Amino acid sequence: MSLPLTEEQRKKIEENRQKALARRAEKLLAEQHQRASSGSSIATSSSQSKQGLPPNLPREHPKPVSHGVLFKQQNLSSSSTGDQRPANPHHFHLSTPQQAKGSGKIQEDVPTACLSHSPPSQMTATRVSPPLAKSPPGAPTQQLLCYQSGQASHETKSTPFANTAREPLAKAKSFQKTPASSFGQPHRDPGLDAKAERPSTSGQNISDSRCGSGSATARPEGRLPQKSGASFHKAVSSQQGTCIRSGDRFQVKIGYNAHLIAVFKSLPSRSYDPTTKMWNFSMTDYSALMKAAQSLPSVTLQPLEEDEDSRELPSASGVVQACLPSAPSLAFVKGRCVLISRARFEADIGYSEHLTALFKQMDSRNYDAKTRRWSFLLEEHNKLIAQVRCLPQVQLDPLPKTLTLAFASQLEKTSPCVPETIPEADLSGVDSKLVSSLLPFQRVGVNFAIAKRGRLLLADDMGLGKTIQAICIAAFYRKEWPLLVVVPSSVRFTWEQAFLRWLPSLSSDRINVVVTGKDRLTAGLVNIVSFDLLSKLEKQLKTPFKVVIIDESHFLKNIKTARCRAAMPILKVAKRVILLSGTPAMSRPAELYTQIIGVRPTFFPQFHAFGLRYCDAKQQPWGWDYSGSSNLGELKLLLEEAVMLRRLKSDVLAQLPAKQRKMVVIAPGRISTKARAALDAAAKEMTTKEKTNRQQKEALLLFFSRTAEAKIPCVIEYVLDLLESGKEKFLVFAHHKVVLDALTKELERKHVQHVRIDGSTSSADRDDLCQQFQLFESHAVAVLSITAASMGLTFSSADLVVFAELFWNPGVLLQAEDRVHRIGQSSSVSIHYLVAKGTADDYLWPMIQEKIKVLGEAGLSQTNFSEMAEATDYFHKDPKQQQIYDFFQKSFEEDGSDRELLEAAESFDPGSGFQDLGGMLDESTLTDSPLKKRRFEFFDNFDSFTSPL
Ligand SMILES: Nc1ncnc2c1ncn2[C@@H]1O[C@H](COP(=O)(O)OP(=O)(O)OP(=O)(O)O)[C@@H](O)[C@H]1O
Repeated sequence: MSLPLTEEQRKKIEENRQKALARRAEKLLAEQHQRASSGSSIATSSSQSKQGLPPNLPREHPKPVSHGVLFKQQNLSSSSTGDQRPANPHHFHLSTPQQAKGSGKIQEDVPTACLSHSPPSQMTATRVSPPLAKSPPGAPTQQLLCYQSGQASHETKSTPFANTAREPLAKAKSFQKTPASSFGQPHRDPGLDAKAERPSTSGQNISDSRCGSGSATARPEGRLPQKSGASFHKAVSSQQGTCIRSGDRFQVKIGYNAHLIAVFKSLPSRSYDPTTKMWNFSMTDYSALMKAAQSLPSVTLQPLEEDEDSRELPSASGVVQACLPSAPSLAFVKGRCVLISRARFEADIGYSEHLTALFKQMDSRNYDAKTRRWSFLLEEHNKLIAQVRCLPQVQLDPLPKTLTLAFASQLEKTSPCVPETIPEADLSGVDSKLVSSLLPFQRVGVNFAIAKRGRLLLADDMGLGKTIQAICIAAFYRKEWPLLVVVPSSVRFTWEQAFLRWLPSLSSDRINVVVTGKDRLTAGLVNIVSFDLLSKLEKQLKTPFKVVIIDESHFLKNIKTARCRAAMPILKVAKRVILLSGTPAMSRPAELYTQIIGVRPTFFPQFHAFGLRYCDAKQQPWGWDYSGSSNLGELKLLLEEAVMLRRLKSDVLAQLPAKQRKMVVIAPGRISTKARAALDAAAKEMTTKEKTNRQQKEALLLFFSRTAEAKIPCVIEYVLDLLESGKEKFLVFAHHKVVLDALTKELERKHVQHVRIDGSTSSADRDDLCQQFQLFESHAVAVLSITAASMGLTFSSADLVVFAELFWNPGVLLQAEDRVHRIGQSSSVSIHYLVAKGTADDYLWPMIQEKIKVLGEAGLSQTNFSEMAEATDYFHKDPKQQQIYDFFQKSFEEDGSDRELLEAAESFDPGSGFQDLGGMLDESTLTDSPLKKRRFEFFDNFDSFTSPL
């Protein structure tokens, strides 16, 4: 919204307007004198009269640049593929509108400098008005000229400044909210800059500028006193400003001036710093800005201080030198090629006349009028670079080698780019149970992996079945096994179950789950190990693994960690590398580096090169800062071409069930000896004969409660792993107070935003907490009691539900699931049931499945746990266990048992040995990431990675 002008501002503007008009009148008079005396016949008055200047306003004499304006006006409407930059300077003196039209063609004919290059000074010295001899960067000039012509038309209105002053103010204000990024500023090369500062180029232009700019020094004082007076007038009454160098950019220090702001906005490299309230630009825009400032009567800009040449210029007024384009290095343009699609790249570079001429010789050239950049087919890349190298004033960096390797087929191609078709892999050697279960998009994933020779980052969204795809890909290369599977420790056993489920041909004794640092890493055909144990055991490896799966590969994002140092050499020598992650980078592109080189070790051998291109690397006093992001579009193209396959839930929603259930077997190894002993004792109690019903029930309650406390460390570890994996919002249901307490305590300790609703939460608070959770934008966990929060609440902003505990009544579980799976939910919902072996879960899980099956058969439930969850044969059918199972069923089916169990659960006190349950966790194996500080801006930038569901 624009701010209204104050009375004082209006007055000042009007004052300035009057001054400007007076100056124009003086200038016109002076130039009429000059024309009369020199007999000049530049055909301009007709064009001016066409612009409709009112008779009471003096007509402005067309300076050479005005011819450029006319030329621009003729060309602005031309097609986007045509050049919209100033005409060849050869023609500036001749540019009547008609001639200017024709000059476009002449410019087309300019040979590339590579073929017959003449230095700019030679080409322009005789025929070109010197200030124009050095063509300003085209893109800025184009807008600048629009601005200038716009300015002319404003002046024809009765109150032109009232409009122009207000509008730019409003625009400037809105612009401040989204200042253009300074991304992609080419790194200055001192050697090349020095080359650009050779006197042959810069000296020539500067001295020429002085004679031809119409400044006081170029004119006989006696003949044109008015002109001189006008210049002086500008010096004393106009708004004074200064250019200040800032790194490889420069800032402009000046008060508010609507016209100048319009000029600023026309420059492509503009950036506004709201803190200093100053605009800054790249040096490529310097010349254009100085020229534009020169044409503004109300502004005087001092040039850059360190510009020795400018400082030395003699000047009558002391300020007119500001009108002279300086910065000799401007003659040199530097830029780079950037990939914009699988088939095309563009030149991110400032304007150079010779370069433009060269661009125009490329068959596949295309000019984007919006970005003001030229683009070409990749197949012309090498040719273009070779020819640009012959232009002495231009440095256009080619695409990095990694890109040319990744897109080699496009670079060599002569036919138009067609999307790559992925061949159908022959999966006849893989268990048919697995192959026939693959969903269509999963089959595509397997084909993609095999087309990439078994090296990829499978970055499908959460719950899309990366496990089944990874097992299938690995099974395709079964002849190359033993297989190494590196996973977060909380899911080691889930992976074991998945192998058993999907590969019936693999007997369970061939699977080696590494549980302690004393185990062997190579004992099985399939070896499953946690990241942390890998770093302890990796030295055991005598023969490298040829096939490796890394689950949650973003755990390797930090090259300095022990887990990453252990894994990277293994990946380097492996023949097949299957990385899995739903969130390969959570904050910044730098996190992708290790995963990229994990898949493609030859890509970006030095991180610095990657950092410069994609992490907006900046040198700080303390070293390089790689925390930024740049060129994300290109990075995405590179990843998709050679490294990564990513599908979002929204892409494949039609193929997904509304709910995806997963049984997560949590690590029994993490149940402490004390908890294990308590569990065993409770289980034994239940099977002891000669017990009354009541005693048996008490034993069952104790067993159930001991299960809860035993699971706590594993549950917490799982939740923390989810958070580290970037799962932003989810629900954790538990039943026992001790579990809810331990969870909330740990979340508080880790500064994770969360809400808790249990039996003690008032109904008013429940709604508030629910609302809060719905509105949380980032990380948030809802810790909920299975019985107290399974009804009447909506948590549809999450799409993941974790059951830390099981509950004997599947109806309650389904209701709890539906807190997320309800109206407002547009995604497929993932449900994870955490199940611990050797606990009451051994009985509860099959019991729940059986009950659901019965309900399903009776048409009362559409849910079938067995279809979607691993390890349905989980139940151990030994006679003792059968006895406990029967007992469970009997107890839970009796009237009132729910209430009794609920009360028992609520009041269960695990005893002094379990007071600090969070402390039961082994800190060294838990994640230690600063969850509170974690941000997700990378994905915010990386559109397609985060398309809303
Ligand atoms: N084709 C399939 N047939 C049957 N069940 C499937 C299929 N694909 C996936 N599932 C089931 O969907 C659930 C989620 O799969 P999985 O755990 O592999 O997802 P994911 O992509 O690894 O998710 P996350 O990123 O959360 O780990 C599992 O229970 C899995 O067994």
